Amino acid sequence: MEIYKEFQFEAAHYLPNLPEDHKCRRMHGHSYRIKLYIGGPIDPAIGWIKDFADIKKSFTPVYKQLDHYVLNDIEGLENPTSENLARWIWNKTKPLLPELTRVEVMETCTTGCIYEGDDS
Ligand SMILES: Nc1nc2c(c(=O)[nH]1)N=C([C@H](O)[C@H](O)COP(=O)(O)OP(=O)(O)OP(=O)(O)O)CN2
Ligand SMILES: [Zn+2]
Repeated sequence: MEIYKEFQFEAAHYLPNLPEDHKCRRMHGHSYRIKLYIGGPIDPAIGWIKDFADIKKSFTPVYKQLDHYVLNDIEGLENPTSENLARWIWNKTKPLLPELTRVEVMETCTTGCIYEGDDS
C-alpha cells in the first residue's frame, strides 16, 4: 500500500537550453505541487503506514530550499525542467525519507512528471 502527502510551493524558473523564441526560456513562475508517495506495511497497532505529519517534517528542509526561490539559482537545478526537478527532489528527500517510492511534480494544472528512482 502507498500513502501520499501533497505540498505546494511558489517558484520562478526559466529553461535556458530551449531555443531563443520559446516562451519557457523567459523567466516565469509556477505554483508547483509536489506529491510524495510512501510505501510500506500498515502498523497493525496504529492502522497507518506513517504519520502524514512525519512526512511533512522530513520534507521541510528540502521544501525550504525551493519555496519562493528562482530554481535556476539552486545547485543542481540550473536547468529546472519538471523532469530534473522531480529527480532533484528524489535525491534530496530519499535519504531523509527512505520509504519514498515516488515523486510527482505538477508544474501547471495540466502538466507534470513522475519519478520513481534511478531506473524510471
Ligand atoms: N517535458 C517538459 N516539457 C515542458 C516543461 C518541462 O519541464 N518538461 N516545461 C515547460 C514550461 O516550464 C512551461 O511553463 C509549462 O509548459 P506548458 O504546459 O506548455 O505551459 P502553459 O501553461 O502555457 O500551457 P497551455 O496548455 O498551452 O496553456 C514547457 N514544457
Ligand atoms: Zn515553466
